[in-house]
Amino acid sequence: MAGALQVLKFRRDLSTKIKTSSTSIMSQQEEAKQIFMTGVTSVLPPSMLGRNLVVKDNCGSSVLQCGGREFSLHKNLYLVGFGKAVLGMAAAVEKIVGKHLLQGVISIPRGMQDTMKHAKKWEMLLPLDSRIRVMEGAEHNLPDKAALAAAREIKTLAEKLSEKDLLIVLISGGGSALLPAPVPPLNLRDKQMITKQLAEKGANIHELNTVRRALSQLKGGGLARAAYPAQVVSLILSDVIGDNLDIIASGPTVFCTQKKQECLQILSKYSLLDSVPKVLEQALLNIPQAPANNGFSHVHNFLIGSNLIALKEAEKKSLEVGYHPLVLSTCLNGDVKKVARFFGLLAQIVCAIITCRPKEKLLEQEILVLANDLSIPDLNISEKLLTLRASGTVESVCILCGGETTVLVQGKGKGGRNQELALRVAQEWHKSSYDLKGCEVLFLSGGTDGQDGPTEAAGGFAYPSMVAHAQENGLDAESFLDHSNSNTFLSRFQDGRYLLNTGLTGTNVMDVQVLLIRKTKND
Ligand SMILES: Nc1ncnc2c1ncn2[C@@H]1O[C@H](COP(=O)(O)OP(=O)(O)OP(=O)(O)O)[C@@H](O)[C@H]1O
Ligand SMILES: O=C(O)[C@H](O)CO
Repeated sequence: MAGALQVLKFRRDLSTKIKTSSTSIMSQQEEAKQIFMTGVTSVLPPSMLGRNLVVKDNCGSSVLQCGGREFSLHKNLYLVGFGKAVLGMAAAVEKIVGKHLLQGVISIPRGMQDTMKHAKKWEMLLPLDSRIRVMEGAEHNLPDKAALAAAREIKTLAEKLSEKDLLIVLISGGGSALLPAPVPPLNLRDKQMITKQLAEKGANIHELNTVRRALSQLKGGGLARAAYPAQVVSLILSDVIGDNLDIIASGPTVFCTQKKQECLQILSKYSLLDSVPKVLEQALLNIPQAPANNGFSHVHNFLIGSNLIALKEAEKKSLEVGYHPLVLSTCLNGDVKKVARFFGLLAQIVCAIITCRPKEKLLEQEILVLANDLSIPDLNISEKLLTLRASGTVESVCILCGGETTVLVQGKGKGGRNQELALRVAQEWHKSSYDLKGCEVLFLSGGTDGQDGPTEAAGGFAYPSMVAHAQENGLDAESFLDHSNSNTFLSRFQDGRYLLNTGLTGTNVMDVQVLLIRKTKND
């Protein structure tokens, strides 16, 4: 009888423990999502443009204020734009400048307006009486005839402007494919072929866009030259690591030199010099000579949205919900498996610090080697851990990171780099002998555009016993990962509770990771 009572008590205790732990996972999940969404909201078009663009009307004269400068408005304002987030950016600008805008053309991905209508994102759409013409193209992020037509319209508009005019240029990720203007005698097909070959050989976005810049009439400062002598105010949303303005959408308003040599070096690095179209050499000779830098004094480039801006807002939110924030890096990149190990280790190191366990010397060494291996430039991990250790009283930590990992897709599964990273972090905690005792830990990885790879989800969540819980339900994380099938795993596990669903957001500043570690209350 006593034995039976004991078993009953054990079961009751166990079920209370599981309930408590699942309640704490859910509350951390909610906190992580709030922190992530605060970051995303700060780089949505209405907030970004609201912060950066102001019109002051005073006694019949009006000025546009932007980046600490003023531009006078007198029936002289035009707008062009290209990129995945440009529809919402154009809508926000038109709301701010109103009747001052005379004419505009934007080039955006095919289907974007319908997508925004279905998502009921009315603030991302232009009004029916808008002065901005919308042209859709570049299906699957590849330059096509529709994008070529849009690029021509944009060029024509820019070229007709005089020194009295002011041209606002809206730029966001995806802009390269939406603004093709091949240098003759290259044609669109040649351009498509070169871009595709480079991408397939594994060229990174810096290399890809260096070549694109060299082969385009509008990229690499070409659009700013076309608009000369009009004043150009370029408002840029960064989707690249490092926020280099000459790389984002291949820098159509950014001064750039040395095109030919760099382009040849990259093609040679990927052994493509012999397989690219023969007309390429001729095109390289036809590249317009860049004027001296002061030839760009009519251009004002402003970075108005970036991963860092999102992380800074997320940082404020994490403080508000009771965490000590640590912004680690906006340049997180590299193989998703190594990045997963990095977050796995970090959770344990931080957990040891906040529960006052002895220093995890070996793990700290390993994480330094990993960070070095991943060559993340702005990651000063030793110093950050030292500060955390020195603070002594911290019991809840929120680590924030941003960037873009690389996934080697294998098999025919459905997934994205954020869902894959979340599942791999969970797998790390499961398979290795991690000691997270005394801590509640939750990880989130999400794409700020709201779409992770070719899936409906924005990303995923992970917690330490997730893989064990899934196993109890017959789901083996490892075999899903072997087939790049993270989305299917997360959809099946607990009815998709650990998928991050936001819907399309209308912005894109790469991916964001949130790692929450807090000391368990009753420990
Ligand atoms: N089954 C899969 N599992 C994991 N990752 C995948 C899978 N299929 C595609 N991906 C990844 O998804 C990415 C492409 O998706 P997505 O369009 O969101 O990224 P992107 O090209 O960086 O565009 P954006 O900047 O708009 O996010 C690629 O990095 C690819 O490796
Ligand atoms: O359009 C592009 O070139 C990429 O999205 C990087 O900005």
